Amino acid sequence: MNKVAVVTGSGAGLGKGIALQLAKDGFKIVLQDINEDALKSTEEEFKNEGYEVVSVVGDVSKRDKHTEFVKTAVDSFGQLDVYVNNAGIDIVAPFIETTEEQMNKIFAINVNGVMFGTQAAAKQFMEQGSKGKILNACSIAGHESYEMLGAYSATKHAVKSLTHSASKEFAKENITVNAYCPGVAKTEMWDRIDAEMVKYNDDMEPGDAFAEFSGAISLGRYQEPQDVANLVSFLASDKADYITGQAIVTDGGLVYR
Ligand SMILES: NC(=O)C1=CN([C@@H]2O[C@H](COP(=O)(O)OP(=O)(O)OC[C@H]3O[C@@H](n4cnc5c(N)ncnc54)[C@H](O)[C@@H]3O)[C@@H](O)[C@H]2O)C=CC1
Ligand SMILES: CC(=O)C(C)=O
Repeated sequence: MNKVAVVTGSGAGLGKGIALQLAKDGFKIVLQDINEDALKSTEEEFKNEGYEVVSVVGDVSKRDKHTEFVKTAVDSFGQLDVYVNNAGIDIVAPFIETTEEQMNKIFAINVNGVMFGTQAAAKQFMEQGSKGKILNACSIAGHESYEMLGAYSATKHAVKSLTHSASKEFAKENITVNAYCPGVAKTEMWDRIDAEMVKYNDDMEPGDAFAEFSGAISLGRYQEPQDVANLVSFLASDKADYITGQAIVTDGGLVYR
């Protein structure tokens, strides 16, 4: 296979797991992250495993950066086939205390980042005259809205909406746009969410918030990056050619939609 995928926020966490699975599937990979140290160390790991990979540092909230990420793919590997808008951040705060700065930051990264990544990828697919796949990180919080995660949940609902609109506009170009919606995965994001939730609740010990959320999962275990990567691998493959505009939940049975 001679296909190329960009995965944003792939220095660590779910993005790293997704990039690794796509590399195993045969994709040439552009790793992307704002954290240069994590990015470089992940790039090294991938190269040591023999995967064809390059990396590019940058902030997904900046529109021009996505043009650069796409250009990196084309300059390094000749084309773009899949663009995964994975990077995202969390903010844990009571609704009444959530600040203007927090709102602007989380929307800039989680929503604007997806908008700009989708624009840059779609432009490239149209220039190539090829089909293309755009995959966006949504969440169970894009289907259900959580206490203490009001801003975050709103961003993920927005990602679902952008996925719907983009899929309708780009269908005639044979570009599909879908979202993957993870549940409760033990990445650094959940370490932060747990620590913050515990801070706001005197009755909670570290680990309690994660235990409460993951304890409600029907399949009886929290999510591994590989669980998410398996869904993204399918959505990135030709087998998903007839699927577009969907926000598919992978959560072990937690939010039933
Ligand atoms: N961990 C979970 O349980 C869930 C995660 N998600 C979503 O999946 C995606 C990945 O989540 P995790 O891997 O858990 O998060 P994480 O915080 O563990 O890793 C996120 C990665 O994105 C990078 N990043 C952050 N801001 C960036 C920016 N402005 N530009 C470029 N890179 C940036 C970070 O440096 C980090 O390497 C996010 O969009 C998140 O909202 C959705 C549902 C559940
Ligand atoms: C982190 C996340 O997406 C949650 C709590 O659903």
